[in-house]
Amino acid sequence: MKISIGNDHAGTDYKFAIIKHLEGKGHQVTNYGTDSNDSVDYPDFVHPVAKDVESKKADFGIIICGSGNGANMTANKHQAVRSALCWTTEITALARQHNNANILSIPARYTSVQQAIAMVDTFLETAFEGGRHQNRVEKISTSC
Ligand SMILES: O=C(CO)[C@H](O)[C@H](O)[C@H](O)COP(=O)(O)O
Repeated sequence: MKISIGNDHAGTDYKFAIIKHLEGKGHQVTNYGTDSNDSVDYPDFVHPVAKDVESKKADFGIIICGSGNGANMTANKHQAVRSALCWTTEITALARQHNNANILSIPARYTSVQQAIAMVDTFLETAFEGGRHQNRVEKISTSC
């Protein structure tokens, strides 16, 4: 799969662990940074990931910041993006099964690297269920 990834300073170490894991499984990863632990602004590194998913240049996106909230809010400004803030594998599976999420937002300061990698695997391996969820997901992008 083609996966784009971006993070702020809170997510750098997690990002490198996730990239190593994904590349080990044969995935093609585009890394938008930051690759440093110096303080940065998360939107600068999340918008490129969301653009890749929106344009279908990437199959999925992974974004990481301290709480996962700022990154998630940023990604969801993009029309074709459904970014889900996840903190357990169960929530992650539901984000794919029920919401057809195409970006996973990880809260680096509130989860372990091992848990983050488990969530990444769950996200990539879980299919959208469709059915009763199809209409609901389509209504997300309908303006009020
Ligand atoms: O955007 C966030 C919160 O919604 C992220 O968690 C950031 O990583 C966090 O705000 C960074 O905080 P810092 O004190 O500047 O390291």
